[in-house]
This record gives sequence, C-alpha cells and structure tokens, in this order.
Amino acid sequence: MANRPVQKETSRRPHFLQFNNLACETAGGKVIFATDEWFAPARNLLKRDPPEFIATAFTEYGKWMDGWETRRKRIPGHDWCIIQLGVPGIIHGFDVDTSFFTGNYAPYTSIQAACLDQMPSFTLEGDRTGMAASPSQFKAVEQLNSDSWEELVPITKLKPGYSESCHNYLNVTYPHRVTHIRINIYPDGGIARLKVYGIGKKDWSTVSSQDLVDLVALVNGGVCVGYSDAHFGHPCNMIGIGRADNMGDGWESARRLDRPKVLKVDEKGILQVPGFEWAILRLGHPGIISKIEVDTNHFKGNFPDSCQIEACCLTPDEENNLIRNQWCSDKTPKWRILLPPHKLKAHHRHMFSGESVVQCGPVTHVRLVIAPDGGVSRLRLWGRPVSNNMTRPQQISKL
Ligand SMILES: NC(=O)NC(NC(N)=O)C(=O)[O-]
Repeated sequence: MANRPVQKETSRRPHFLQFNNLACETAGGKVIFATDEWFAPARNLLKRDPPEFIATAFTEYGKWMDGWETRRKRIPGHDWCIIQLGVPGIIHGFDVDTSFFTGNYAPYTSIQAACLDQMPSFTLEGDRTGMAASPSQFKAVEQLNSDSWEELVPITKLKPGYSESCHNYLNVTYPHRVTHIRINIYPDGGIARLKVYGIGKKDWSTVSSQDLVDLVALVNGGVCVGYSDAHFGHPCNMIGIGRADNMGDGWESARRLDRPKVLKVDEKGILQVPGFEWAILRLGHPGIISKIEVDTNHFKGNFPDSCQIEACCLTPDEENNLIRNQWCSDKTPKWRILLPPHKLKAHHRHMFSGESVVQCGPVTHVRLVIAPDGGVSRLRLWGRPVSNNMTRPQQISKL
C-alpha cells in the first residue's frame, strides 16, 4: 500500500492520537466474538491500512464494505463485538472511524472494558461474512459477563463516514489496565475501523534487573511523546512488533526545504545540512541502555543521511510541562549523547553496542535525531531496567 500523508497534530485533534493503537492487528489485536457479521467481518475493524471503498465490489451478501457491518436488525436487541487487545494497557481514547459508511453507518456506540486473566476458549474462525454468531458461541460468551463490564464510553451519537467527518474521537479517563473491550453499536450498522489509543502496561515484577529488554518496545510500554514531523509515517511505528512490513510501517518525514541547493559532506562523509528532524520516546521502564538497533528497512531512496540518539531522565510532571510547550521552550531538557552521530545506510539494520553506546546511566526518555530527513522503520533500545527510585532525585537532568 502506498504511504499516505499523516495529518499533523493540531488543536482540533485530541492529544491521545499520539499514543499506540493497542488493538491493531499488527500489535496482535483480535476479534473474539461478534453478534452478526452479515455484510462485512468485525476483524476489518483492526486493520492497520486506511479503509477503502470500491464502488463496483459486491458479495453474495450485499455491497462489499471495508469495515464491520451487520444486518438491518429485525429482531430485539443491538449488535456488539469483543476485541482482545494485542497489547494490554491503559486506554486514553478511541477513534471510531465510519469512513464510507453513509446510509449504513452505526448511529450510536458505547464501549466497555475488562481486564481478564484468562483468554476465553472460543474464537471466531476464518472470514465470517454472511454469518451471525451461533447459539453455542452466544452461550460461551455469556461466561464473560461482558454486558456488565466497566463503561468507558456511554451511548454516544456517531457521525456518518463522509471524508473529513468520519473520525469520531472519544476521550477516556480510566486508570486501570485493560485486556479486552466490547464495542456496542445501536441498533446495527457499520464501522470502518476502531482504534484504541493507549500505552502498554507490562508486569515488570517478573523481569530481573539482569535481563536485557527492549525498553522502548510497544509491548513493553514504550510510547512516542513528541516529534518534529511525521508527514508520511508516525514515529510510533518504530516501536512496533517484528520488522516493518513496508515503508508505511515506519517513521518518515517530508523532504526538508532548508537543504542547500548543492550538497556537501564533511571529512567523515556526513552531509552538511542546517536542519534535522526528531522524535522523542518515553521508555516503558527506566533503564540503562547498552545496545541499540536503528533499522532503515524499506527506506532505500529516502533513508536519513545520519542519526544520533540522546537520552535524559524526566519525572511525569516535567514531561507534561514539556509536552505542553511542544518540547521547544527554554525548558528543553539537557539531553545527553547516547549514540554519537553515525552515517546510515539504505535498507539496513544498524546495530550499536559496546563502546559505540555512551554510558548515560538510568534514563526515562530518548530523542532520535535524523539529518536532514527521511525514514527509519524500527528503533530498538536494549537495556537493563532499574528501579524507579534510582532515577531520582540526583540523576534527574536539570531543565
Ligand atoms: N447499499 C448498501 O450498502 N446496503 C446495505 N449494506 C450493504 N453492505 O450492502 C445496507 O443497507 O445496510
């Protein structure tokens, strides 16, 4: 799929859009139950790629739609489905995207959540278009008592899926870890995508301080908290599971317009350019980083010329102040060099360890700086977790 421009954060867009989609199929999200999937299966809700509309596509059940779409109900009740998050965590908001569902969109929704220790023993198999849940599946799902799960979003009116207005952003304040959600639609209809924005919450008590862990990984609670540009791909893609599928599954900025018309390099072969792009990530746990991977997989004609990585220690209050000031006030933290400037190669997995990685002690945040612009598909930061009280007060950077 071709890369599509990512909209830049504006005051109209909620802040939670910066977080990870914990339900995405690429993060391991799964639909485990749906009351009805006549026109289109609920698993489409979790696709990473943006919804499509093909005017001429029909199935034996009706118009082909890229989303979850149930029958026009002629019996009592409403439709709902249960989603197992790929990464359990704290949810900050939802995007119920009704793209292309116009005369057939779900007019109302509500969303419930639970933290379940055991996975249910039933799952839907294969492509379920043209089917409703069987009586035995209804019976099995009853054990979850999902109708009494915590309500994160009360019954809310949705907008139909006409271009710009297709995003229904729903803010959430719920401080508990969630493993499953139930989305209700009233009484029936279609939704193209459901994005569950949040931050992974791992049980760190099982990790020894001797274990080397990718401290910034999505599954370990890493999150992007700021960036300079994300024209073609958001920096949060860099901490996704496995290697990137394609260029769309990475961080990619636009070409900078302040590059000299004729380019020159220094004695190390690094381009002499005035500008750079940056992305700031909060680690899932404070730690001491000793091994780094910068993967430019798929970025062949658009990899950055060079990168450097900086690190620092911030308290939650300090981070909040900096986010409010968009990381560019005179309160910018004192970043310490973790990885000095390095020339990068096209479509290549760069590994740094030993003396290439500067010992910075315990850190909570990193800043990846690329010059002048380009794409990085993955960033891995292996280190040993340290207890929270080791990061403060003496090691906290002065702002
Ligand atoms: N043209 C339609 O979309 N009709 C129906 N939906 C599908 N997918 O065929 C409907 O009215 O619910």
